[in-house]
Amino acid sequence: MWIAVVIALMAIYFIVDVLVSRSRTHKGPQPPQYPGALPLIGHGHLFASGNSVALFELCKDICSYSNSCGGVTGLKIGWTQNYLISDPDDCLTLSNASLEKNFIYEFMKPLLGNGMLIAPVPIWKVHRKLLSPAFNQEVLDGFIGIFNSQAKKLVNSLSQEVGKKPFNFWPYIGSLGLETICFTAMGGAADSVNSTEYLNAIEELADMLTQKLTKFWLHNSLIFYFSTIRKKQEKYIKIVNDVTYAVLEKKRNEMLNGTSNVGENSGRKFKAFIDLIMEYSGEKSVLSDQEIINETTNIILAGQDTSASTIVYALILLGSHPEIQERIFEEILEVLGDRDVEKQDLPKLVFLEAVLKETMRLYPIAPFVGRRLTEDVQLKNCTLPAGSSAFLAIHALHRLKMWGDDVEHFVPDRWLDKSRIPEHPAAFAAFSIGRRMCIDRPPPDLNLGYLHGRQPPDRSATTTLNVVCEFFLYY
Ligand code: HEM
Repeated sequence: MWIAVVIALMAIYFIVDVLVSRSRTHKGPQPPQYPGALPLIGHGHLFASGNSVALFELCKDICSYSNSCGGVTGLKIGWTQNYLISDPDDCLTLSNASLEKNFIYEFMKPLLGNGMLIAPVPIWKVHRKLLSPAFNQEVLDGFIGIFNSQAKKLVNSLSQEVGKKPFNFWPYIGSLGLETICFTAMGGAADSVNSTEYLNAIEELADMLTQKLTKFWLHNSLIFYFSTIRKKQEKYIKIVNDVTYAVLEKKRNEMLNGTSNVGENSGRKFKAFIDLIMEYSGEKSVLSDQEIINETTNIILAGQDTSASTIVYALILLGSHPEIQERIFEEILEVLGDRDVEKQDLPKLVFLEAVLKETMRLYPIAPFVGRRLTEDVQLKNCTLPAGSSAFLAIHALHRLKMWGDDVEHFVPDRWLDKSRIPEHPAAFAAFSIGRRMCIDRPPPDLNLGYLHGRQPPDRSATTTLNVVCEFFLYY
């Protein structure tokens, strides 16, 4: 009986597959499919290990295959057609032609709602416009003071751990990231946050996301609904949401009581954010309460996890390259001596910045970003059809031959020598590329512009990289 059902399903699959492929032929040439697809489940079985290391190895192999056959390859997960793009020109084309995020991001919806990171384009456009001004000027006003005191706290805690094995510094750096983001965003609301509980919840949620990604049967909402993962997920989402509520409530009360110190000691980085909170407190109503809560979770998560993970990767690289660590130490001593860091110090910490860029090149926190195609997209050698989904392989862009023979090695000095940096605007994409790149966007020089003749930007207006640089000064 079961055998008959399976045979019938396979027959249906083949018929549908042929029909779907035929319907696509008029859309132009298709890229080669990655080998190993099975009837019905496509490449789903390759991803099913549930193990993030195995998943990453597989993704690297798909990138190599894509590179070997023109920069685009097809992947089937069940019925859905996906593409991996590793060609830099095609990545640029697709990143601007398709702004919708793909099905993978749907998995984060219970946590992030319609926050900017995953929102459908019509909502994203409004929110991005509303929040963008908050990510421009005066980012560092007041920030450095907060950072200095947070970092001292961290150094004190860390010094008690020295010598312990294994030494796990993630909780410390994670909580520094969390507290600093809450302080800068919310002017001091961090003390209402239990960072250990929050970071643990984030780690658990990330793990569950990997499980869901790799076990293709969990992509089905009905199956997922009855899975144990969903119940666990709800528990941890509640913990994260409680942090957001606590932060927002504290800020709202301060604003209503006129005791808010935003603007004086926490800078105006999140000025637009504060406007949102005013709305939350009922004064205006452009966004609903739920939308504000979602955006707050998005910003805390996007700001904390990215910066903290980048620092952890950098620390691991430095531990493996003591000579580079020594040079950073020398540079910090030369620029700062034994005083606290100030805003005007940052442009002088040239080597430190090169180390961070090189860390993000080798280990971008988002090695792949996904898009859903709402219309056909014409690439150099093929046309990807509307309705399919594509992944931009940032990991592969950062390891293109154009980076030189030492592409696989940790060589911060490459960033100090213009002739060693590729000119292609998609060669470095740690903050993604195109119109949906990180809102806390890096300075234009990270797009490699000034290295090739354009003027360097005003560094006081830069954001993410400075934040990361500052975190880093204390290690
Ligand atoms: C080392 C630091 C950071 C890195 C490497 C980074 C990287 C990225 C990347 C790759 C994306 C695109 C994600 C995707 O398409 O799937 C992104 C989006 C985003 N990032 Fe960052 N990010 C960093 C820091 C921050 C910070 C500090 C904030 C806020 C305080 C932030 C807020 C956002 C937001 C809101 C988006 C969504 C933008 C949109 O869809 O329009 N990021 N980031």
